[in-house]
Amino acid sequence: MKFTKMHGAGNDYVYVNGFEETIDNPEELAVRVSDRHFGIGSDGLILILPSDRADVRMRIFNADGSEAEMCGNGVRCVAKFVYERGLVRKERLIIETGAGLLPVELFPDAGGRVDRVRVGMGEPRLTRGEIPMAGPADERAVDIPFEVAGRTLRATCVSMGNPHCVIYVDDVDAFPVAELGPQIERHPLFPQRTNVEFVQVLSQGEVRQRTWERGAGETLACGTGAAAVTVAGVLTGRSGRRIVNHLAGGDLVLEWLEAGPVLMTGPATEVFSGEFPL
Ligand SMILES: N[C@H](CCC[C@H](N)C(=O)O)C(=O)O
Repeated sequence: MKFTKMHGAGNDYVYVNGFEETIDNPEELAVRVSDRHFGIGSDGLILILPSDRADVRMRIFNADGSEAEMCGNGVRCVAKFVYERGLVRKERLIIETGAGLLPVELFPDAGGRVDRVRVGMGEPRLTRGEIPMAGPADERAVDIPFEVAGRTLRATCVSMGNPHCVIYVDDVDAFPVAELGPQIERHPLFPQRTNVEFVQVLSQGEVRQRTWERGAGETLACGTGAAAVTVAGVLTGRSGRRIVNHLAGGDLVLEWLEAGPVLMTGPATEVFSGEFPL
């Protein structure tokens, strides 16, 4: 199987061109390729597929084999992949994801190379029923207290098609992400588990985020998580509608438009291509 390794701000995936390859068991393949010792090494597997509803379709599988609805860093790399290889030679395209049909804008250089992509991430879903999380289905969860590992934390929960639990901390470097991340990911509040974002506010327009991802562990960046953090900042008054999010692997620029969708602009990088035995 031919593959291409790409990353968005350090959130790295193995990409397979589904226009040329057929993958029968993506859940199992995701686990194999993601292994950083016995496989290729990645946060998961992304399939680039034909679509009868959009220019291209993306399916994303976490390193544990679970399929997710959406991947913000991944969708930027999918756009780069299809443009540079001439599969979809358009600077504005629509990508079909589990979170809906998303508009994407590319900024190719004179040589047709794409390093930066803007994604319309769609509107946040804010009710417990949509996230999903326990509690009254039509209620929001903004700065709510909850118990984990004997501590009381406060969370703001947002879905961008996939679930996010946003927690504000004073010092994101010092926070025990590896200890608390997995316990929050699997907290009984979240019937489909959740991604967890730990956020330190630097100013109204700047935050630092660390991420414990559902099905992948701590990653260097999370695009849907950064979108959820943008929304949580506005809902809690901690940051503005337009922010620069400094993640471990790079920066993302985000804006939650009054009209509803969240825009995210960030890097898309190709590392290498290769062959992997199925
Ligand atoms: N772990 C996520 C999927 C990957 C999302 C993230 N890598 C992004 O850039 O949005 C989930 O299970 O919902």
